[in-house]
Amino acid sequence: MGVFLALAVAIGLHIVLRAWRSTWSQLRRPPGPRGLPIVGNFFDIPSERHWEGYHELANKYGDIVYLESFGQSIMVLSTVQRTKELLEKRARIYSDKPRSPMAFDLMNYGDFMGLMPYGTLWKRHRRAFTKHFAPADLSRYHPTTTKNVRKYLKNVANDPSKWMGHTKHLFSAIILEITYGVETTSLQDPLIRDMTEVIEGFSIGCLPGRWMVDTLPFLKYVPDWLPGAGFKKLAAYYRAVEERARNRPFDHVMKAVLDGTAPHSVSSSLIADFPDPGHPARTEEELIARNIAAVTHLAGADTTVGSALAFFVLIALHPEVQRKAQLELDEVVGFGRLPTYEDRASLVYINAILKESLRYHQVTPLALPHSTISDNVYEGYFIPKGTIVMGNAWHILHDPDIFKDPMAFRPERYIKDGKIDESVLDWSAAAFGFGRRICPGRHMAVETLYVVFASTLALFDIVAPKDENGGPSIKYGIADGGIVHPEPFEVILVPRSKDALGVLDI
Ligand code: HEM
Repeated sequence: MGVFLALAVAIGLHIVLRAWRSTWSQLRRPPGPRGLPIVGNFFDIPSERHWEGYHELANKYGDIVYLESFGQSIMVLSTVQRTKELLEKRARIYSDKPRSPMAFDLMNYGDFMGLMPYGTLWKRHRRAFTKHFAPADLSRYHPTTTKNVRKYLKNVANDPSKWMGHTKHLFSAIILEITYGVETTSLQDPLIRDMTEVIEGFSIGCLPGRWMVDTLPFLKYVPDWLPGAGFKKLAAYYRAVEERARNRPFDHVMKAVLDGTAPHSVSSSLIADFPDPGHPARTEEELIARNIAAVTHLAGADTTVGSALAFFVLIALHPEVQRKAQLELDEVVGFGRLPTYEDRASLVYINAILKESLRYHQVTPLALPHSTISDNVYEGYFIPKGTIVMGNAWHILHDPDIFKDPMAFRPERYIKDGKIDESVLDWSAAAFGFGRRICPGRHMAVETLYVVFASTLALFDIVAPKDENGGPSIKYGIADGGIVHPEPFEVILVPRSKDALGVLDI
């Protein structure tokens, strides 16, 4: 009884204090829906298909929308001008990350760079990551990617009905080989299974507003046996999976480095740079290295899979786009070899497809939330410290004032006079996040997607199954989730000709 009373008093005090804090400043807040007493805009925050809800809020209130839920302020920026002015030009204030008690304290996901507080430790992670994935150095990974893409094409050719499983495996296979030097053969590999669960935990644990403990942080101290404390059990489960996913492959490489049997990889090269055991910096360097390797797999596999799946369904639904792409491939690459990284500059239409796919389907439609490190005033609006700030990527890349008929899949919008029209807004404006926290793996992601799209189209027709009227029996839809994939669909991969598959030596 005493526990419940203490809990009720603590909840009451917490709500009153937050509400008081949020009203102390009389400066106006940006526009947004009027809130209710105490709960504020709790019921206005989209809890499902959040990109649709924030798109509607932007249409109704404009390109800067402000909400407050139990005293937690949230701001949504829906034009490039706003994201540039705040997330880029005021990056010193707008590059922190929300401290979600669920994700940080209970699940231990705070060691993943994308959720890490802005500061010295994050900067050291970012520097270490960039050393391995800077655009100028990516060619060192081309042989690994090319080898895995060839294997993938062979697998699809031998067993086209499993094309989706092969596609999902491909991106993890590339990342795991680059990061740990480990070769995998299927989605059932324990390293992939662990990371799939970590990603599932990410979707469950890291969505702003989903958990009461994020609004009332003291709830993290409630005893596990208390009714309603199931979130603690859930968090403990994902904490254990996260630790395994981070340490198991890295420990394997550490051992192989000591044995002298480790193939070259990002991890082996991070380990080679470690100070000697006993050095005061050793523990931290090791933590950074483990985190860098794990975040590469966490952030790099499922995101690219989502983008690739969107490409398959969109291409199947647009055979005229597919025909044009294949004509270009036949003309530029010819027959008897696969498209290479070097061909990319000449494959204008393929590049336009890549841009249009990344515009059309957002795997992170609101990027990842940032947070303000201090109070600040913008155009007369007061933005409190700790405000969660989201760039509305889906809205920006579907703005009809910028993209005529935004729901049409039309790669031609990116082409002028036979060349890519660099003046048209593309993925770089929003699809990979913003400012100092922008995705540092984006160049790697885009060039990997290029090589997969070009190689698949060179060898296969991607065909939509037909309904009874002869039209496609599938449609493009967006499934709900943290990392957003298209809704389930099926396509048929048909080899363009027996000769075309000759390049795979099968
Ligand atoms: C289509 C593929 C991808 C998409 C759409 C994507 C999107 C994003 C987004 C939206 C963020 C958060 C940015 C922000 O906070 O403003 C992010 C962060 C990050 N991404 Fe990606 N990403 C992709 C692929 C990759 C790949 C392949 C890697 C690794 C090679 C990677 C590594 C990272 C890392 C390390 C961060 C954390 C950055 C930080 O907080 O400083 N991502 N990504």
